[in-house]
Amino acid sequence: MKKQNLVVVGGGSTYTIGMIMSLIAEKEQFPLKTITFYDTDGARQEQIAKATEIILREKYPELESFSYTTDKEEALKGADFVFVQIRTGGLQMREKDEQIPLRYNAVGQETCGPGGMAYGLRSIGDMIDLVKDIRHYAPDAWILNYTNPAAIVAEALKREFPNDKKLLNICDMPAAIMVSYAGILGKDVFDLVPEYFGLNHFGWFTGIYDKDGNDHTQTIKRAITEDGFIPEDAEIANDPSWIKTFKQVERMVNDFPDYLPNTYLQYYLYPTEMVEKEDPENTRARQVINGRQERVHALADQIVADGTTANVELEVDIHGRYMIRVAASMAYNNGDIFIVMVENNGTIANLPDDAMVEVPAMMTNRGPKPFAVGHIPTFYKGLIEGQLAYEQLVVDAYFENSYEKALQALTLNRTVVDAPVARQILDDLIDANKAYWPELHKRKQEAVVQ
Ligand SMILES: NC(=O)c1ccc[n+]([C@@H]2O[C@H](COP(=O)([O-])OP(=O)(O)OC[C@H]3O[C@@H](n4cnc5c(N)ncnc54)[C@H](O)[C@@H]3O)[C@@H](O)[C@H]2O)c1
Ligand SMILES: O=P(O)(O)OC[C@H]1O[C@H](O[C@H]2[C@H](O)[C@@H](O)[C@@H](O)O[C@@H]2CO)[C@H](O)[C@@H](O)[C@@H]1O
Ligand SMILES: [Mn+2]
Repeated sequence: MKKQNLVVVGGGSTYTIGMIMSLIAEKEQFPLKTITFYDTDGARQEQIAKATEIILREKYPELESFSYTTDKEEALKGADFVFVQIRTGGLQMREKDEQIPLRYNAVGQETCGPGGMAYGLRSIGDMIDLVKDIRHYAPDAWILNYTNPAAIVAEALKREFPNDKKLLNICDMPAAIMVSYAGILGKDVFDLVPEYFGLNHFGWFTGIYDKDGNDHTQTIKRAITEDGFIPEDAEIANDPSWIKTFKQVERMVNDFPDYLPNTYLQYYLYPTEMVEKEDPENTRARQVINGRQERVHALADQIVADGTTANVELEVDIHGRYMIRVAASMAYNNGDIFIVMVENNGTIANLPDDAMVEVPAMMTNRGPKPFAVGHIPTFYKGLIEGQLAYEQLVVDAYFENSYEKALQALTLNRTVVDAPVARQILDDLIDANKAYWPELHKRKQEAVVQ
């Protein structure tokens, strides 16, 4: 097996140490020659990289080299795979994305509703620049992007790089949900085969099978409605916010029993209640700053202070393992089936060809080969079409510098609906995002012809 040269863009991310542990756990499936971190924030990256050096020295001695840099050329030259996990504006801006809509009783969330639009309009420019740079220095590298909001980023990258066949957008949420299904069934998550359709953070499992073809869908539905549903992946199993989110799955299955929902649908199906439950002073961003970020930084500092990992507990989670299994399937043409984002082109028969949809695909060295979903029922089609139009309008707003398109996007989103509210939220978001967003222009009023 050829050993891969991997670059992680966003080396300072709170997910990096988990990713490193996953690379160690998956070294047989995805053997590496080199790992390089790249980040625009040298100090943030260094804190994580210093600990990573020690982890790798102890647990991946066969790795030829590990390095970290803020120089794009140095990082990217010779890359076979580039994993992209950046957050333009940082968790500080995520907090604003979540707080501003709440002022107007609209959902405040990282990737859903107005917060997702704000984050999208920040991410697109940086992502386009990055992909251009990657293609300049590593024209043949596979790019695995999971920078959020992945749906909006995927739509923008498809428009900017229509012929790039080695650019893949992925999300770990379906896999994290499948870890809980695997728990119910007493199986390994990678032994399950999903049937699924939708958009990123907006989809449904229509079936869960094992590799022998046995159908476990009804067993899972029954278990969820009778016993409830809990997160089981190590990273989120004990997190009160994720426990509440997984509990909502039981309710969604009771309300809409056709399929098994992605957890993110709670924001679109129960927006009023989601707002009522929020404390603007302690939204998810604040919880992550005081929780995951603090925990990861303390862990890194302890490893560096001790000069060893002997005194810390390091866990492998589905986030890293999923990205790595997808990468391995493309590197070695394994043909494994994973849920990823692809351009529709008939996969979901009654949705537009140009939609970026999230569906199961066989992952090959020629990229994802999605399986036909067929026609989807009216309720799901209607929900998806509204959300898809919102996502496309956000990307239109970016490329056309259009205030109206952004206003249309928010008005269309199920978490907002009311046009005057959409306008107030948009104006506040513009104010908060001056350093990041493209300028959005209002169209000059044309003279009314009598
Ligand atoms: N798709 C998914 O399912 C999924 C799952 C988990 C995390 N994520 C995403 O991963 C990203 C990282 O999340 P986090 O909470 O660890 O954020 P973070 O802020 O801790 O890490 C992001 C890192 O990227 C760096 N960065 C920012 N802009 C950059 C640029 N232009 N070039 C290079 N580096 C840059 C930052 O300095 C930071 O170190 C986010 O976009 C998050 O939404 C996606
Ligand atoms: O609120 P956060 O920052 O904790 O989570 C936001 C992200 O949530 C999903 O990722 C989960 C993932 O599903 C799970 O396996 C584990 O690794 O935790 C992650 C969150 O901590 C979602 O898919 C991402 O897009 C979100 O960014
Ligand atoms: Mn996701």
